[in-house]
Amino acid sequence: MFDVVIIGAGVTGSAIAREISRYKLNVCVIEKEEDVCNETSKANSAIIHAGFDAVPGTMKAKLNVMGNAMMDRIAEELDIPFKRNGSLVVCTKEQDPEGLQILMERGKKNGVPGLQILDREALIEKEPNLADDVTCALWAPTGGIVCPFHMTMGYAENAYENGVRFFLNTKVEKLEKTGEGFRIQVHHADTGVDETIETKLIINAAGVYADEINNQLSDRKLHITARKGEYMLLDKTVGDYVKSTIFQLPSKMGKGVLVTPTVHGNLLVGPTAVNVEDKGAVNTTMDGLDQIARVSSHSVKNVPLRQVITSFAGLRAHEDGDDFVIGESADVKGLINAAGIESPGLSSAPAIGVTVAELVRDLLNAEEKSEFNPVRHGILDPDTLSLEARNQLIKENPAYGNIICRCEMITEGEILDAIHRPLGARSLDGVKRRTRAGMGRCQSGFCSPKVMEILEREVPMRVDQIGKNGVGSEFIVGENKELEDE
Ligand SMILES: Cc1cc2nc3c(=O)[nH]c(=O)nc-3n(C[C@H](O)[C@H](O)[C@H](O)COP(=O)(O)OP(=O)(O)OC[C@H]3O[C@@H](n4cnc5c(N)ncnc54)[C@H](O)[C@@H]3O)c2cc1C
Ligand SMILES: O=P(O)(O)OC[C@H](O)CO
Ligand code: FES
Repeated sequence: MFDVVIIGAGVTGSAIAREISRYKLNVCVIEKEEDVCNETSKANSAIIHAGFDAVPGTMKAKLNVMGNAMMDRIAEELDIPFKRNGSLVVCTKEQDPEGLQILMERGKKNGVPGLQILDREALIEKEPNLADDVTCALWAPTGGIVCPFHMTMGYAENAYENGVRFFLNTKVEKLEKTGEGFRIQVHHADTGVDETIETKLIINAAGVYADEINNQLSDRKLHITARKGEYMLLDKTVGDYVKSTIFQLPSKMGKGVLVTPTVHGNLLVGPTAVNVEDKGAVNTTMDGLDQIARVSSHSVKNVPLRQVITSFAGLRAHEDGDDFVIGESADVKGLINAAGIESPGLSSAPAIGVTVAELVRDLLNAEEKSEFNPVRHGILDPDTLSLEARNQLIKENPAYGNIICRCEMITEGEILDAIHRPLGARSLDGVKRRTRAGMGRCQSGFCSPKVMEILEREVPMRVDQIGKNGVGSEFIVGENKELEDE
């Protein structure tokens, strides 16, 4: 029997797993996808919000500000890229600057440091590409940008290295309360096998599906609406078009369309906010992309949209109560929810991890492990080395001299590391999110066949089992005529 089963390996479940791995407990994570970070945690704005948006006194406000303050340490321990580039909420001629005052007051109540309202003169010095109609803005120096893939994988790998087991490709089908805890029926998509798992505690970190998990066990029903956000990602040639994250005044549907550099040097524009019925609907639409183009021009002029290299969409898990639902269920002992984790969920993940782990520690009377190691090493990027050190590396391991992805200059050595590290990549997306091979201007047109060859060689998988992201996404579906005739 497990002490704790965590459902969901997004950033929430992974951060919780890492923080619980500090304790002497038998813990596993169950994830229906073939990899960690395969749903909302992979498709968002990647902003570590300063914390002035959420209403004071809410879980969102408290955990956002706490998570933001923890980020420097987390980024160092998990070896993930993070930059405090600061954020601006801009106000235009047609808008009431009172909106900025309200945000600043909220921010002060939430404990956000360094907030300032800047006039146009000061703004243009910082950001020359702001729209001509922008009159003033709220500056938050603690706002930052992160890589959501690396953050989630950093947490998951560190949890794994500290003893947490991960069952990927494994879907929770049915939950039952037992005398001692819970019985969980799971289905393994890769082998087709069904299994029953027993546990004392369940942590529900199932993203947009967290209501369905909760509602199987609890009479205190949750209701989550999937709220889609579409984006355009622009080439690195225009990655410095703005330096800080440029927000517009928020509305009932959220923080609106932003323009921001990414931590890897691209420019990101979006998201929209539209409620959708289908919790799997991550397609982009002409309407959505048109809206991004139109609305972004209110804050930043002449956004270089000709440089778009891809578009994508993510789904916010919007709970009817409009706040995070975190804590033990009121009517089901041992069921701990981390539900309704929409924005600022990424920013709050470090704080959610610690909060839930402390709750688990108290419920199970768990002791700390002396051998817990908070440090995880990311994939070595040869670009960060001096020429001398890089040449030495290539001499010792020639795979670091073999460029596989020309757009992003990713070597075979990095891809091998991505495959062979804890919770290693088993798909093209897995390699892409760990190394950036496939994230460049050609969007994997040139490098994907080479990455498939490496996966086939290094992993016990046939080439027709290799997919974009798991079962059902395979590229090779049968033999061609020539092969049949041979
Ligand atoms: C458009 C958009 C922009 C955003 N921008 C930001 C931002 O800039 N900053 C910020 O702080 N936050 C942002 N967020 C919010 C942030 O992305 C989320 O709060 C966060 O990623 C949620 O993580 P999660 O782990 O709770 O959910 P997920 O990442 O969705 O993970 C849940 C996991 O549970 C798994 N699962 C579900 N059901 C089952 C089952 N039955 N069995 C097994 N596994 C299951 C899923 O496969 C999934 O992997 C944004 C969100 C969106 C949609
Ligand atoms: O639109 P929101 O409020 O869900 O926020 C999403 C991101 O955090 C900012 O784009
Ligand atoms: S060669 Fe890899 S993205 Fe273009």
